[in-house]
Amino acid sequence: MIKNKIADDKLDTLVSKSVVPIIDLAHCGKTVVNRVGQQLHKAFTEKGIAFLVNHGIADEKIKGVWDQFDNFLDLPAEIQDRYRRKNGVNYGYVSPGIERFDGKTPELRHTYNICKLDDQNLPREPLPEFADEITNLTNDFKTISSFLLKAMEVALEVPPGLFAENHSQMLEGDDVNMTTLRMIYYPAIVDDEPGQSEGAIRCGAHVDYGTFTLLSQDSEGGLEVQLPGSEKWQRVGHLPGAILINGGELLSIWTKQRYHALPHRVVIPEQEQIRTRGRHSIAYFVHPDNKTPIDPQDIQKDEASSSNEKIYTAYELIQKKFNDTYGQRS
Ligand SMILES: O=C(O)CCC(=O)C(=O)O
Ligand SMILES: [Fe+2]
Repeated sequence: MIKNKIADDKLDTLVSKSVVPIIDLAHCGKTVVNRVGQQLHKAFTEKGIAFLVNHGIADEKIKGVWDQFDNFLDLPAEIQDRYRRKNGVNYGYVSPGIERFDGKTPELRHTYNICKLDDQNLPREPLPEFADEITNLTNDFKTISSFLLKAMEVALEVPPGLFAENHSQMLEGDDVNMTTLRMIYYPAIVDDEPGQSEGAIRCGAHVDYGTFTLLSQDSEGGLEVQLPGSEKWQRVGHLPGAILINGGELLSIWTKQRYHALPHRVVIPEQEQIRTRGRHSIAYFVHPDNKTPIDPQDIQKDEASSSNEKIYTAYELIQKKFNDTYGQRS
């Protein structure tokens, strides 16, 4: 039987309302660095979010990595266990229910973090293509990020190299730089009993800690954001092929809150036909090198500000955040 009324299936999203700025990276070379920088500047100051299009990463490559992660999730638990995230490090596999963003609500997702492209972070056995495909995509994200960091230097009129040099150890390991590629799979929600998944969340409300995040999501939806000046959670929606970029907390501190760190979460979709399918995403979290002093004076001189103000390094700020918010994180 077909359904007559289709209005119920339509969702109001930021994409359907054309609220999210779209930044075209086609032909990105020296000449477009200015334009991209200006667009990114506007997006980070006004919204904290934008879509990147014509970024050069083929859809097949992203889908290939999702498939590799599915293969990993189908491995026997005793093999997955070898790659579980250990205490004190940021890389490795985390199964659903372990992470708790607000200290109590379990996250219904599988995640796999990679901070360095080596055998310790990436299994070679028993999935021979896993490491190669992920390495390839991670390097693409790194290239785009390096370009965006340059564009931000131009837009903010900071000394050339301020961002590039302070992100020079991306993917050299979480002991020197926290940049991370995260594969994510949210399993399908099958309600055995009505209301069983009430209160559960796919990914709790948070802001990312770093400079910015690049996010590729499939079409299943669920991502919601709070735009600057509003407490209202709004669905982002899906722009096929686009990579979403959102501002992180370190960048917001570095720019004295001129750039917005975007609160976001992933909810369990209301519509049964979407909820009962799994959802894939990949996030590339860009961080400065751990030793970088996050000093707003480097970005905008403020004569009135006291030189006695304590400046923390990127590493110290992240530790502070973990201790304040995730003290109970297991
Ligand atoms: O899966 C998503 O779309 C978002 C994930 C996210 O925000 C995160 O892992 O920090
Ligand atoms: Fe996030």
